[in-house]
Amino acid sequence: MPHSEATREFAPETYPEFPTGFPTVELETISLTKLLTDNDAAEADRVFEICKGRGFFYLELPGCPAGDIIAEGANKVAAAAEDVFKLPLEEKMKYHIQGDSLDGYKLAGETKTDKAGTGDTAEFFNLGKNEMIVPDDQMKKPWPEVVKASKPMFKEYIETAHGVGQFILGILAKKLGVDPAEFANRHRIEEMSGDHIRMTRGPPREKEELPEIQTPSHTDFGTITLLMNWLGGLQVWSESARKALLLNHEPDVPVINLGDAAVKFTNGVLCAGRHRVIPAPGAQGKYPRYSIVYFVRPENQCIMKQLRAPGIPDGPQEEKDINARDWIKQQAAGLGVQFQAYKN
Ligand SMILES: O=C(O)CCC(=O)C(=O)O
Ligand SMILES: [Fe+2]
Repeated sequence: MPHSEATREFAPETYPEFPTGFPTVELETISLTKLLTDNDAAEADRVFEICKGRGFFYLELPGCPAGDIIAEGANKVAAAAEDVFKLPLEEKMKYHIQGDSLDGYKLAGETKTDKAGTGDTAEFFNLGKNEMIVPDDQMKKPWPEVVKASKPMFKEYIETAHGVGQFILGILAKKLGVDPAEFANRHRIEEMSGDHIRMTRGPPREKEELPEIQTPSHTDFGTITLLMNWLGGLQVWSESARKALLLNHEPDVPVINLGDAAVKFTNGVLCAGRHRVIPAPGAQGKYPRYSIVYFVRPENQCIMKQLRAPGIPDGPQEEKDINARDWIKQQAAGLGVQFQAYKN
């Protein structure tokens, strides 16, 4: 059952503004309407340039139906996330992420953030795309009642976020001289893939000094990610500063970033930015931090090879074929060794 308004902890209307006084990384803003509705060539050029560089940008949503669905949908998904995270631990543990599955619950502390073994502080609940978009009788896994009750809403959010991701990949394909169908056919929504909505909750900040690692340094494994959060705390790697810096956070504006699969398909032409999450800085840090992420990933059976195209330099032939499912597992297994590269 939804909780009464008074007890809601996901309450974006009450959050203070992102504080001044912290060094930040400025991201460029791309208009979804210019891309989707106006077919704006200059905006498409900017997307390509950004994706060859930092690989992170803000996506301005208002002005088109897909933008409205993402803006409203992310708020609804976060409200549902609160209902999920408020379930008793014993109930959440019934859905604990197990084996090869990405679906379900991850406890805070399960991921190590440094060599000393310090645990992360974020709880996740992952909602697999292939579970949420199929009729109830085709679902393969058990889900909490609060998830089942909101399934049509999750489905709409998934379809829209996936469509926006596909559209941006189509723009990048054209710029690279790749037939857009080559990208589209590696990310068909109805095919099995590791795509999911990740609902995240991080506790309030304990100390004033940064960081307190909520989610350790990583690049996303998939192709493209759409990320919504309402409080600061996302840090991206700044090459010039040689450390991770906070984004100049803007509420209600999602961040788009590329992942490792986009780098692989383009032999390094496109870039996946490294990032991590800390509790929000300053007065924002008093609030638990929710984020709603949608990961567009290659289909499980997709062979992870670079595409051959005029805009992609030829690398050596891959020694053996590996499909996306195994490749992502391999990327995940390598995560631990990257922490040393991080300073706050
Ligand atoms: O919570 C955030 O703002 C980012 C989360 C993230 O990077 C991830 O889940 O991959
Ligand atoms: Fe990420």
